[in-house]
Amino acid sequence: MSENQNKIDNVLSSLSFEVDDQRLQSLKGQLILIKAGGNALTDEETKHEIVSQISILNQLGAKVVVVHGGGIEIKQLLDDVGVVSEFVGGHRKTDAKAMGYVEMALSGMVNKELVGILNASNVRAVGISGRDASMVRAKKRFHIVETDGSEEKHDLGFVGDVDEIDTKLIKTLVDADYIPVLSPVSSGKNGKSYNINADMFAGHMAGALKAEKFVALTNIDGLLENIDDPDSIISKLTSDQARDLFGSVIQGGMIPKIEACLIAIEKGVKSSHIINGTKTELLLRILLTDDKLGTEIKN
Ligand SMILES: Nc1ncnc2c1ncn2[C@@H]1O[C@H](COP(=O)(O)OP(=O)(O)O)[C@@H](O)[C@H]1O
Ligand SMILES: CC(=O)N[C@@H](CCC(=O)OP(=O)(O)O)C(=O)O
Repeated sequence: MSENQNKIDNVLSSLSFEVDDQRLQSLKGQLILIKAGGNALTDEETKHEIVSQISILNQLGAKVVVVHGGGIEIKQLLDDVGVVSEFVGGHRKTDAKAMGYVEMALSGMVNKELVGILNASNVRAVGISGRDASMVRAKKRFHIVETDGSEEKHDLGFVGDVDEIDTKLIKTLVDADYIPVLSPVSSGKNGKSYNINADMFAGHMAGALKAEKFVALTNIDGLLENIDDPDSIISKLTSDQARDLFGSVIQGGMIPKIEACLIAIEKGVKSSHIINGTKTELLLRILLTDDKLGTEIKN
């Protein structure tokens, strides 16, 4: 038996669940885009658990790209320096001063900490943001309010949407077995930084890379039919079924998350998943078993 096969067998025997062999075989070479949100990234234990699963995926031959958020860390930093920020339509209104701190928190603190932990766990992670190599071009996002057939445009400062993606740098890194760890801060045509919601950035990136799967890790078990009932999880739905739930079931932080899942699928990703990143081995289980865990959006 080869040394590599030995290593894989050791990894598999360390897992607490039975791996589906077919899924294991097809994982090799598959590109999986994982988005880790503020909530799933703040607890130290959870952070290390997620990193350990990413390291296992890497050893099993998957090509992993990580996009991180950091809403909680941004809030902490803004509070520390006394800058007030508000959310409008799910996006943080970001003036020039706040943008400096957003970039510091995302592309500095969160990105480098995650890269540090990953590199301490046997993988080779490279931390970059949408700004590097003009990877993601941002365009200014406005908050649009429709009233009686007319549209009002609200200025959100340096909040951006993904305009264009150049995947060359990511593909180069992935092909050389590096794990790219991406902060969603991106440059506009004017060269300035824009604050892009991490879910939306991740959904677009998964689509541009034609990832096999887009997995958003959060701190809730998935999309709930009734937010007050943890057992009301919607385990599987199509894009059309998901679209029908905006404005009723889908609220708050779930809005950009589901939008991101839909964008990814529209651009060719086979399935999008929302799972609870705080639960042990869940990321591996959705990739290596047929268990119905979290919410899967697939057409
Ligand atoms: N139908 C729903 N099912 C589950 N969560 C929902 C739903 N509607 C709104 N939410 C909210 O969305 C949150 C997840 O989004 P968010 O806090 O932005 O996640 P993250 O910071 O991990 O990216 C949940 O914690 C919950 O409060
Ligand atoms: C425009 C906008 O709202 N950007 C987000 C970027 C970080 C993010 O999305 O982090 P989570 O994934 O942890 O929520 C923000 O400023 O909070």
